[in-house]
Amino acid sequence: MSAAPPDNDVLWARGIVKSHQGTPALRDVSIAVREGEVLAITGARGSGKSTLIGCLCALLPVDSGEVWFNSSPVHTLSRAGREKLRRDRFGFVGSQPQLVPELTARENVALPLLLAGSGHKAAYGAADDWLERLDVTDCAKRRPTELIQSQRQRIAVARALAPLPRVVFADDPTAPLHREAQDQVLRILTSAARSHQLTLVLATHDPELAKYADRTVALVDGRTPAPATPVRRAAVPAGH
Ligand SMILES: Nc1ncnc2c1ncn2[C@@H]1O[C@H](COP(=O)(O)OP(=O)(O)OP(=O)(O)O)[C@@H](O)[C@H]1O
Repeated sequence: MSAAPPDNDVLWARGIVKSHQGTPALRDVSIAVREGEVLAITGARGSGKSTLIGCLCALLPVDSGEVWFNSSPVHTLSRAGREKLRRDRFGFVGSQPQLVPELTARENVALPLLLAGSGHKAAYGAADDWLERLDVTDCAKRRPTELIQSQRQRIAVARALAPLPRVVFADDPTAPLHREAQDQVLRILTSAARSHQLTLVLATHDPELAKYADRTVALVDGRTPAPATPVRRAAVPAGH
């Protein structure tokens, strides 16, 4: 029987193995993410960052190993259970902002709140607040095709943060942006996460961008060879 993870880790995974159609992506990954921290997962292209994020955010089922969120097992959830967890507790920003093209920026940001049952006024009020925090209020009434890439990515960040998820996953969120826009978006993303006590898991292939994180875990070829901080094991009661 496996022991439950420590209470102060919002996410905790042990011995994750995951392949894509027979290609190993994660070979034995253990990782702990503390409540409220900004954790960077770094590694070269193909090292397994997206796969690890996918396993932690309940998008991908693991082949073996354990993933826990808030002391509840994720690895035993059904597909529907994983979808519900993602919808209710997690926010996601990818490297390409996947906005709904028919909706304005404001409507895109309000959408997850409306889908989660918020009233119209509350959802649009939150959308306006987040557009302002991300400095894109002037984009509110425009559709994604009328915006430049860095504006679209800010809208995607606003949409991920507006429902105040417990954990925000950002998978190379600034990959298509030039350096100045990368710094701006990451500064805003990490400071918004910190000021709202959200946990942020940020994958980046650029070690330079890990400076925005509190802690870094490096992935090499699907493994975490030298974690910056050793994964703490759950205490085993005396006599077991
Ligand atoms: N859907 C898939 N089908 C087959 N192989 C995949 C798939 N997704 C990932 N892989 C393989 O799994 C390994 C890890 O890929 P992954 O995308 O997790 O790495 P990454 O570090 O996020 O890379 P990148 O920085 O390029 O996004 C790579 O060898 C990749 O080719």
